[in-house]
Amino acid sequence: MMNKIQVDGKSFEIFLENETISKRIRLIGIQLNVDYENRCPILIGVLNGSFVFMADLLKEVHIACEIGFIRIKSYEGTESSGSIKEAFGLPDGLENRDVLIIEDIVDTGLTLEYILEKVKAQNPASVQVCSLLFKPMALKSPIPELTYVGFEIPNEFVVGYGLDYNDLGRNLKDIYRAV
Ligand SMILES: O=P(O)(O)OC[C@H]1O[C@H](OP(=O)(O)OP(=O)(O)O)[C@H](O)[C@@H]1O
Ligand code: HPA
Repeated sequence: MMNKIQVDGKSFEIFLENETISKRIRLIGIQLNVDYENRCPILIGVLNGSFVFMADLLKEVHIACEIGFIRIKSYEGTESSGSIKEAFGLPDGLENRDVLIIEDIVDTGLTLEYILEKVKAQNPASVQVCSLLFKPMALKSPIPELTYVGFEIPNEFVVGYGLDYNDLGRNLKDIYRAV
């Protein structure tokens, strides 16, 4: 593991080591196994960023569950465009299902707001959100459904473990922050 790295010419330093992330994910898994026992939830990952977290989290979830993915795109570089540019792939048939949205990061919360509206329109039995990272200082409006959070982090741009900077760095095992 390197302490300082460059991604697409931008400098980052180590922030959360893979082992720290794994330990936290184990605890979230335990929580989900208890909260969703006998409910067969559908876990919906928000692509692209969430795929690494989703894979590691699923290995800690031992109850019966289904999975799906939705593709959302709003960020370019380190800036939120403030609007959703694409969204497709939300599973249908969510009526009366327990839905758990899986995010890598909740930043402004605009992406989630958009997804939650689409999910709720299908009348699910319940909707909760599980995000590895959460920037409380960047959140534009409260998200009551955000029940499971791996780490609350400062309002700084992060990369690695699925998170990108200009589409690069998703393959880093650890999470780095911009310096
Ligand atoms: O709370 P917000 O400010 O809306 O930001 C969070 C969203 O931004 C990122 O996705 P992005 O749109 O960059 O797509 P990606 O997952 O393909 O990188 C991230 O994966 C979240 O989905
Ligand atoms: O800090 C971030 N890093 C990478 N992608 C993101 N999408 C929202 N916030 C971030």
